[in-house]
Amino acid sequence: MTLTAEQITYLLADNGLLKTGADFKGEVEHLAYNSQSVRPKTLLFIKGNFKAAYLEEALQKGACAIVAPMDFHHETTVPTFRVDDVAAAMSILSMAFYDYPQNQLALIGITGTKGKTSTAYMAYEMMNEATQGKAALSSTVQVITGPNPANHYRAHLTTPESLDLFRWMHEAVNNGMTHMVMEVSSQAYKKERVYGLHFNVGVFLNISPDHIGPNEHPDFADYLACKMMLFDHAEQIVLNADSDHFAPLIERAREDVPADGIWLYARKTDDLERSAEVTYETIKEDLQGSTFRLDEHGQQAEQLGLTGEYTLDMPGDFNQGNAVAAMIATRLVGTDAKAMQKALTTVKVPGRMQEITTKRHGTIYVDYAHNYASIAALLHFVKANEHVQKLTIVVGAPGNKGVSRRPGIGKAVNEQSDVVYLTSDDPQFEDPNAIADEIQAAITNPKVVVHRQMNRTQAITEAIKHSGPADVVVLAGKGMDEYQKTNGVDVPYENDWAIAKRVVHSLEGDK
Ligand SMILES: CC(=O)N[C@H]1[C@@H](OP(=O)(O)OP(=O)(O)OC[C@H]2O[C@@H](n3ccc(=O)[nH]c3=O)[C@H](O)[C@@H]2O)O[C@H](CO)[C@@H](O)[C@@H]1O[C@H](C)C(=O)N[C@@H](C)C(=O)N[C@H](CCC(=O)O)C(=O)O
Ligand SMILES: Nc1ncnc2c1ncn2[C@@H]1O[C@H](COP(=O)(O)OP(=O)(O)OP(=O)(O)O)[C@@H](O)[C@H]1O
Repeated sequence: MTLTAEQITYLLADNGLLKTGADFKGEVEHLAYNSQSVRPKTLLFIKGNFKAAYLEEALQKGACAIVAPMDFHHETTVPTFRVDDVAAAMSILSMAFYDYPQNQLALIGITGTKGKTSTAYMAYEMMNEATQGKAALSSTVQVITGPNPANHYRAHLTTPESLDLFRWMHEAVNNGMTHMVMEVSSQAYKKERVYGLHFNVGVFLNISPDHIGPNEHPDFADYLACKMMLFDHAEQIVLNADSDHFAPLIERAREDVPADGIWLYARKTDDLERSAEVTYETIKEDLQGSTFRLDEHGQQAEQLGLTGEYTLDMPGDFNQGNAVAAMIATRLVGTDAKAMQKALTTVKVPGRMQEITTKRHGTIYVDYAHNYASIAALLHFVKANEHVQKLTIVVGAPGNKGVSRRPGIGKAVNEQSDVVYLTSDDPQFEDPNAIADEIQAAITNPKVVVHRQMNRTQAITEAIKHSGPADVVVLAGKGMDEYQKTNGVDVPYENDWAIAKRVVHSLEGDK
């Protein structure tokens, strides 16, 4: 794969990105945004806090041309294309370099404050089932470009940098994949990681205040505006009519997408004013999963042909809404109800509502919930089960990140739990006890019993040990993480799931 000097100039100019061209004559055989991956004949993108030392390394390793912002003042010594927006340029040139792989894939993009990963895995499983293994996935947990384990990668971002995304898409196409689902974070739009990318279907799950702070969004308006950019870039939209801030969402969706491309879904209620093409209601539910009914309303919706009852082997009432969103989206790219039903009984999402049933210590959930909306939704689901006696949560909050989430975590605990073990998450450079103080400040309900145990393994052990057969223990915030970020180092950690399994085994034995 190559890009010639003429192609680079043309693509940058044609997309209105080029400020000053470069006296470059050859062609590039590699693209990179990190000096460490530069090889001879690499076109280097200079973005973010790019240091002079990185530039030196890149030039030594053979970078032959550069795309840099106007305000990058270091001496570059190789031809340099100057642009206003390097991230956008990287996206445009990467998709061309990898031969526009998105055009070979039926592509679904999923956004939302909560549920992106769960919904993406559901859609991935549904499409895989329907195509006999020809679906690809880009999620916070994993990127999967083919069925071979060698094509499974650990993800570092919810939405990869554009260069990595198009490389992975290209690999998926080469591996014979025909469908792909990806998570699209608000940062992906803010940082132009999906600039110029169009989705066959965009899914908007929900929005509530989150990701506001240094290096993320200055305020909620900016967060909302970035998330709504998905509407500009999707042929059809699946939108949750129960989402907070629905009014601006539907208004914007109608500006961007024709009426017959908008698919609203909602939980069934008696409210006749509310209208959605697809509604769903719980038929039965327990701590392991549920059966729900899906109904279609009106001619447009009936084309889907999805009316019926479905079994979902994943706990959490909120996962029914995620499942319905995945069903509509995958239907729009050709998946059938039978494949969907099969997927809903087999899907497992790493670190999301993973359940352990015990003999004498109740039900345990390992779950990635780490802000008010997700912890409140999870605790509400457990509390709604009349058979549950005591609800214990083991929770902390990361250091030097998402600091504004701490009072919300305390609020959710305060509203719905019986016992909390405040513990360490990823403390980074902060004192985990001081983080726990911030969470505890919001726990004012005297009925909530508060314990502190900063050793997370010990906190999990104690919480399970003190739970009975009708109790529930929620291990929140770390999912399947096998490290605790401490003072800038990933300190190895057994993971919540493995610890819980080991503790249950030591308390109850094998059977
Ligand atoms: C704020 C933000 O988006 N930061 C991202 C950005 O960091 P940065 O530009 O500051 O990178 P840096 O590490 O200072 O390096 C600057 C540049 O020098 C390069 N470099 C660096 C080191 C080196 O030796 N040589 C070299 O060339 C890097 O490749 C980079 O291009 O570029 C990095 C490289 O791709 C990203 O890892 C990093 O994401 C950080 C880790 C992050 O936490 N991002 C969050 C805010 C984020 O994007 N989150 C959303 C999830 C939101 C949700 O859950 O909804 C996501 O999509 O993941
Ligand atoms: N639709 C939903 N509404 C509210 N909470 C949800 C919903 N779906 C999942 N959750 C909760 O949020 C947790 C995280 O879910 P998931 O990882 O699927 O979301 P995400 O949007 O990818 O999250 P993040 O942006 O934090 O990576 C789940 O484990 C569950 O507790």
